Amino acid sequence: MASSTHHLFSRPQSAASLPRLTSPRPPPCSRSLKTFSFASSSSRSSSFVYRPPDLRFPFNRAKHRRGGSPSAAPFVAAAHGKLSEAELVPVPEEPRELDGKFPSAAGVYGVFDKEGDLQFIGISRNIATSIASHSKFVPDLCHSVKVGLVDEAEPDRNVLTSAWKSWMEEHIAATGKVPPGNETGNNTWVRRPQKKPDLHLKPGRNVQLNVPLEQLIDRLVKDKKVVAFIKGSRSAPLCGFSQKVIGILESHGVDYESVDVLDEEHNYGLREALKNYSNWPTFPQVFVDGELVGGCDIISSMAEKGELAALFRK
Ligand SMILES: N[C@@H](CCC(=O)N[C@@H](CS)C(=O)NCC(=O)O)C(=O)O
Ligand code: FES
Repeated sequence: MASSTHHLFSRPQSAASLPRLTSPRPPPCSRSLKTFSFASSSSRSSSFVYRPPDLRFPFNRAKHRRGGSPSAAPFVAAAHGKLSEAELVPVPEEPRELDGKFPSAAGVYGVFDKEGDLQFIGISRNIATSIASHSKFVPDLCHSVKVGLVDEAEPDRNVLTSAWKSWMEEHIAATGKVPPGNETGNNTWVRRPQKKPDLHLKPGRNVQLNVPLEQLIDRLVKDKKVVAFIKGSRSAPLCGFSQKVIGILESHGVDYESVDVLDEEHNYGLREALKNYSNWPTFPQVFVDGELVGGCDIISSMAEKGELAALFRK
């Protein structure tokens, strides 16, 4: 099967002669989340599906890490396998249909356009987030994707780079070409969208405001459609629960505000004031249209059921 990829135009090259193989430009990515459940994916794959013995999607990654048996599903990725043998999975046009389609796990992926031409090979610690970002920023080129997981929960960067390199070598050996998105100077796939800054309730710790914090919170959650009170900033969450919620909001492409409850400089007193305001003892806390929707567990479960996307559309 592997030899079929070395077709008429194949031009095998040594790694040393390949352009850019030693300086990969990975796509925007975020750290992988601890758990993610996968909705079943309908595959219109036309390629050979490589079925390694122990990596199948959808599966609960935390369960997998603990050695539990993943559930059987049609989407199967090589670990990290060969590019030619990974399943080609269509990218849904609707962002909400991306939920659970791709794994929130680390690995290498290749993005194909409508014509089936490979446009970009990337690596990511959270493939689901990277694909969501590509499909948002370059929807025309992001038609289907092949995924190869690395068989480690928190892989070293070298492990990811070597997975990327092997897919690049395979593609170049088969076609004689570097995927356009990986060519030097092509910033189409690696553009990092500017993250919105976190909101501050107060201008600074030493600034005394006569307005009670509860009133500032009330104003904020009623003025803004979606507000996430988190530990840390949206670009660097300081807790896995907050990180997971941020990942979910990002993957839904919703415009949201974030407020760091640990920022004593600008949000002094918020951590306790918010618990009183919402009558909810933990963080993260996500408000939509002025109402507390929930924390990490509730937001994750709503995302999996597609309820979150419905709420954001209202
Ligand atoms: N089950 C919770 C998990 C969140 C959680 O347990 N948060 C803790 C640890 S980050 C918390 O905020 N504790 C109160 C505090 O730190 O003030 C959820 O669904 O959001
Ligand atoms: S800060 Fe420790 S679990 Fe959130």
